[in-house]
Amino acid sequence: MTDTPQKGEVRLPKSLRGRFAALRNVWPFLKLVWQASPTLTLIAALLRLIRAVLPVAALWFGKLIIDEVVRLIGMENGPDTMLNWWQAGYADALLLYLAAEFGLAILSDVTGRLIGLTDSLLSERLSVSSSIKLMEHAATLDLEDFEDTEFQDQLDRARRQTSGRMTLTGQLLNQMQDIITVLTFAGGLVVYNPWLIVLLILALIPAFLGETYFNAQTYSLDYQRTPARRELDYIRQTAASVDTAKEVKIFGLSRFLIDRYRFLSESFFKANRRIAEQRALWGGVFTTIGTVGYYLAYVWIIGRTLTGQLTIGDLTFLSASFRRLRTLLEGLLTSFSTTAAQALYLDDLFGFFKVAPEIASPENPVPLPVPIKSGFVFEDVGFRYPGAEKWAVRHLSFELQAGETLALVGENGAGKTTLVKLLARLYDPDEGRILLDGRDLREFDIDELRGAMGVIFQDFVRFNLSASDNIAVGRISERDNRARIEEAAARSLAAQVITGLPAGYDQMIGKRFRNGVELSGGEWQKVAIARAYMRGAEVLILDEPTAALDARSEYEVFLRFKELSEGKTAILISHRFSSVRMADRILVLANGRVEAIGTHEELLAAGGRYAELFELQAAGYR
Ligand SMILES: Nc1ncnc2c1ncn2[C@@H]1O[C@H](COP(=O)(O)OP(=O)(O)OP(=O)(O)O)[C@@H](O)[C@H]1O
Repeated sequence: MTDTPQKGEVRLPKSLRGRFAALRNVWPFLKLVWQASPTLTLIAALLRLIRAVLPVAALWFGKLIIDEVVRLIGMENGPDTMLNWWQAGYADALLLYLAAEFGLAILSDVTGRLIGLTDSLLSERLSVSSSIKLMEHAATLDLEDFEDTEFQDQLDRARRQTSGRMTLTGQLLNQMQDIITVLTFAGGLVVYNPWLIVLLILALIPAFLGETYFNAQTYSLDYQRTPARRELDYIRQTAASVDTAKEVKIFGLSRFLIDRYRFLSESFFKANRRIAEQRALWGGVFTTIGTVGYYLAYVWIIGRTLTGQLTIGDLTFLSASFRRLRTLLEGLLTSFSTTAAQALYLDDLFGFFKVAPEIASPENPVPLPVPIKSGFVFEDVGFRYPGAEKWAVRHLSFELQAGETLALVGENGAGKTTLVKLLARLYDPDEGRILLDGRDLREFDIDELRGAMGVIFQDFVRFNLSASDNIAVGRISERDNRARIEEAAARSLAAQVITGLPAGYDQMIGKRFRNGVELSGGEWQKVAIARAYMRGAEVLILDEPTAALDARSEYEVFLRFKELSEGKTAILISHRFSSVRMADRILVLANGRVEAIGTHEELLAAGGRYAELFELQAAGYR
């Protein structure tokens, strides 16, 4: 193959071009299986070891039986009834062989069943353990990773591995079993004539290479199509889900979505069909070559039997061995290339595990100051979202004093949420630094730092959980502390909402599950704000989760927030100036920079953007 892709040719990403290089994943995968359940893995391996030698043993006894029968038939003046045969002791050997073959048949059935059982248990264990590993690893990664589309593709592929590739365990173990069986059969053949094996292998190699090639092609296609497949999933979800049904109906979007789905899946189909057709064609050619090899060997065996060099038992043993070997080798080679293909897919899973977070705790973190003494200082902080040209915030310098409530105002896109994310170390600044009591945020333990903060974002998560759990997520370790949950609910005004629900605090909210009750936008916000109180953190941040509250509720929520944040450091973001003016100081952001900072009165007196926006809103109410 040349290095320039031909028209229509699908190329693997560079790192995956070595078709068999992916087999390096087999070992880590087996380790994963072992970790999922050592006992089951051992049992599965042992059972296969036993089962591996059964076929050749059974065939051998078959040969002995036939030779014995032929010998007995050829006896002159032999007994004429079965009973006489038996009594004369002539049938002893025959009976022994029969009993042995019968025993092997039973053993084969039993081990077969047991293997099925252990495999299904093992793959279940593996599916659970790798899903858990995936979630655990995802939890360590940065927000930035999740917002990166390439990462989303990789996560998507990795997620598929945890459920889709688990047949690989059984496949690998089966291959080991088949290899042992092949070796035993081959041993038998070699005894008669080593050339038989060479003939067999030569006939099979083309099929093997063909399979491997097409598997690599299929994977490559799949790989390149991950973004499109995610889009397909997204369209399917958008076209038929509770979250979108409202707008899809009002705007009459279903036809548009369906057409887009059809268009995308059509190109999938065409590409898959091309590979499937080629595979079928070449597969047919290669199988024929295998059949030719088999019949050449068969002719040789028959010839040797006719000339008396082989017995009838040998003939049956050899021809059956040859047939079985061919099927086995064929299966083995195909499954070997399927394994190579599956191992390619595993690259995604292991690749995902290799993604390391950038935002991590230092080796020797400094202890977090409790309580905070001086507060936070932003020193010339600049941050740009990955891939973005524009700085979201830049040359940002200000102080958030311990114990003060600071309001952030600014037009859409001014950088308010970004500032909050930087403070919670969801991102690290690209320029400058953020200090807490004089130490860079990067010097603290990340979990400790986040543990001291309670942030409610404007796009807070509406968990499809009970009302009480929806509040408890603020401090999940206190989930069973009903008094704390109720107190938080009372403070955020969520209590009135929850007591009105059919099952009160135990009411499932959200429409995803049975008996779920949907809340209004403002009601959801009251529940979400309760999380901040539930958290009881030293630094409280409300990033505009009050937009859907009616004016009276927002006023009341902020009044309580002000009371509650007495002695705590707090940030609140709102577009409503009636709430904003309650803060000790107000920071006006514009284009990612600090435009002004001061009290409500100071800013009004200064007559800048704040005064202008304030006037605009006030005029609207007059
Ligand atoms: N995840 C993201 N990836 C890339 N760019 C982003 C991301 N989030 C925000 N931005 C960009 O960063 C800038 C600041 O956004 P930010 O969300 O901080 O504004 P905001 O002041 O909170 O706005 P709003 O009042 O609308 O909530 C905007 O230009 C926005 O387009």
